[in-house]
Amino acid sequence: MKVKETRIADVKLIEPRVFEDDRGYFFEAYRESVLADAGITAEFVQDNVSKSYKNTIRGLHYQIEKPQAKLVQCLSGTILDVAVDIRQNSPSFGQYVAYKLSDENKHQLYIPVGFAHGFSVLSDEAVVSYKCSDYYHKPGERGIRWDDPKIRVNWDVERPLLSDKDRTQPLFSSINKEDLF
Ligand SMILES: Cc1cn([C@H]2C[C@H](O)[C@@H](COP(=O)(O)OP(=O)(O)O[C@H]3O[C@@H](C)C(=O)[C@@H](O)[C@H]3O)O2)c(=O)[nH]c1=O
Repeated sequence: MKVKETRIADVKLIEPRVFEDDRGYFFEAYRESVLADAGITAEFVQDNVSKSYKNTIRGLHYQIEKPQAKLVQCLSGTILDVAVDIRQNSPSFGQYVAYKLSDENKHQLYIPVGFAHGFSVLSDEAVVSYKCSDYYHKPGERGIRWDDPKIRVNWDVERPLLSDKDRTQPLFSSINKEDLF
């Protein structure tokens, strides 16, 4: 398992070591000690799984109360996973990183607290699984518009399939300081 830096150093790309044989493959999907050596000390308390169809965009989401670090993988299909830095004192405030995660490359993205998260679905369907470092807390849920003109995420999908909630998320520039990190 390799842990690599990304353009925003606190976001890490994890590349598990995959063992293939006649039966199929095996890999360690989570190994606390390797992540800890790379500075990832989040304690995960909730695992989420979602299935989505092609062109779905889920995001951009975060919790301002009970903020969550996330460790994201795609068990089936291909997604573009996106992390937007919303830490006001960060040199990369408002910037994002995006990585393709798939059942082929088996890569994972570690997204610390202080980021908004979202993904688009590039394959016919995608099953995404992610660990969270705090529990879902509906009153603390916040979001940013997927097509925010300042953040300008290139989601690589046409005619996105969105939830009602995500269609009407606020623009980044309209979010109060208290609702960012
Ligand atoms: C996220 C979540 C949702 N739910 C419920 C609320 C709702 O009725 C239903 C669907 O929720 P949503 O529409 O918010 O699901 P979704 O749009 O997939 O939300 C997720 O998006 C990705 C990008 C994230 O980063 C996650 O943290 C989460 O915000 O599931 C839970 O019970 N627990 C949870 O942890």
